Amino acid sequence: MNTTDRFYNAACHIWEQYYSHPFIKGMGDGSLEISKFRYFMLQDYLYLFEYAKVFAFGVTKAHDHEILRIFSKSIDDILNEEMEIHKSYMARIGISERDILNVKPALNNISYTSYMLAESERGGIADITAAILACSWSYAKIGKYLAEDKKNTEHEFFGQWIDGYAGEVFQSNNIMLMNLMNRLTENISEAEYKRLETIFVNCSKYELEFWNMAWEGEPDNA
Ligand SMILES: Cc1ncc(CN)c(N)n1
Repeated sequence: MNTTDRFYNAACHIWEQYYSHPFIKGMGDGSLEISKFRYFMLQDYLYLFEYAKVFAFGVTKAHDHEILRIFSKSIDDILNEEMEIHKSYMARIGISERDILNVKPALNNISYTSYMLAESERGGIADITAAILACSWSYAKIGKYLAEDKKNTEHEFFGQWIDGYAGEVFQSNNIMLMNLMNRLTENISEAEYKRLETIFVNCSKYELEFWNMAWEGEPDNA
């Protein structure tokens, strides 16, 4: 069994909760309150800047040109492709540049990105890829899952989000990262594999917490 199949088996009890999550179901059937989506978009926008820095660790630690290209292309795609989804929604919802500057990252958001960055600083290319993969792969799967029902993608508001993550650019970048993960781990020991699996499972848990945070919104004591 390859590494990504093993990762999936280790995290599927968490991933199954994504599909039935009220926030994700709400985007699918169009019932999600825009105020919840607004909060998610702003937090996710901040998240993406930190996530891009995880790839930047990959750039500095890359030991061959192909890996260097994969990580640097990913940074460009996050900042200039994925963030276009956010910018477009911000324009639609009426979120200004000033609103964005006033947003503080929520504790969950800080914890997740700090964890990814810490593992990336400590580890090598395989650790960095394991830290990135739950993020990339889970959104690719959620986008595809929601896009299975054509009327979800046709929804006049949430359709754009679903299309963005179900679309060719995001899907093919994710496959590139999955292939990289498998290639990097072809000859590793079981102990090394377990270290990477822990990172992947922890990031999968952080993903679930991020959806919970988006659903529950800002706590009263924030
Ligand atoms: C929290 C989170 N996780 C994953 C993704 C997909 N890059 C995202 N935009 N935000």
